[in-house]
Amino acid sequence: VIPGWFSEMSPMWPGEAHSLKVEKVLFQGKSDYQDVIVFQSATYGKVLVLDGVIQLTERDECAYQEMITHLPLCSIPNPKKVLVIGGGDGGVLREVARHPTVEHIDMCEIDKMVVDVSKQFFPDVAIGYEDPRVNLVIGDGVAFLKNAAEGSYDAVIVDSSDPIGPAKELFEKPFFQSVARALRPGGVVCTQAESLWLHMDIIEDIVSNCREIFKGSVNYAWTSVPTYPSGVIGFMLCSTEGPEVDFKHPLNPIDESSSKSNGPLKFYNAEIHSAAFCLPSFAKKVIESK
Ligand SMILES: NCCCCCc1nc2ccccc2[nH]1
Repeated sequence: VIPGWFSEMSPMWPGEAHSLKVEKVLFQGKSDYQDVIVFQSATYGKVLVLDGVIQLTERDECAYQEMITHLPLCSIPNPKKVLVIGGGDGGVLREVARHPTVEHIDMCEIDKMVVDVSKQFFPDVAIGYEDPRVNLVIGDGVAFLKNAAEGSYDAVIVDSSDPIGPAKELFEKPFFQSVARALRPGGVVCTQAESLWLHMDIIEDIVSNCREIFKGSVNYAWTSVPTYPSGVIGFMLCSTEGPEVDFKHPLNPIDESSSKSNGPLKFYNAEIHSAAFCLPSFAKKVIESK
């Protein structure tokens, strides 16, 4: 990455590239799993890049972290035990920590370099690691879930990168089956589920697998994140058989007063929670017919 412009090219979005003006490269490394870069951008704060793909920027990470966390946790009455797969930057932990009913948070991140780099360059994101309820395991989420006891968690959040690279298996059927097994009846899972502008084929497969595996409700939600190609990213919200979960109408929407320890909510609110499940017709056709 040379000072000038960083252009994000990936087979995940052929024929297009989102570019950010680079002020200074702050870190370049290669972990056991991927290339890691941190740069200071001109207008989006610091930026974390894994294998050439933007994972977060200081300016808009709130949208993704708040939505991927509060969509599931505000949909069930009393989240106590939460598992985070991926999310090494710590942003999801920061958001989970806002829920007073949560007693324990397990986190399984495969790449220690992502944790260390986030603590060094993104302290307002990595603040999530300071919560005493957090138990961090550096390892493969697939193996972690295989060893998890049945019905261990109220909620699982899969904050993965994309199905190209270390996160590939987190998009496959066996992994979803292991998540369903680890959830209690009526438990919920929320996964990073790509862009409906770019990845309807991937989403179609994910929805089919989820409908087979999760016998509660299965919904797709989406939100705006300006530094993700196509400007949007989505989430699969699924619940296991058991107490009914209505994802579209938050039971206990987290609000401003929830907990200021990790700073104010910048994006999530009850209205945007419900709105996130409203889909354009071309996506409804695919997602609601599966
Ligand atoms: N925690 C990582 C979130 C996802 C980062 C990688 C990424 N960037 C994307 C842009 C559009 C659609 C899916 C995407 N996936």
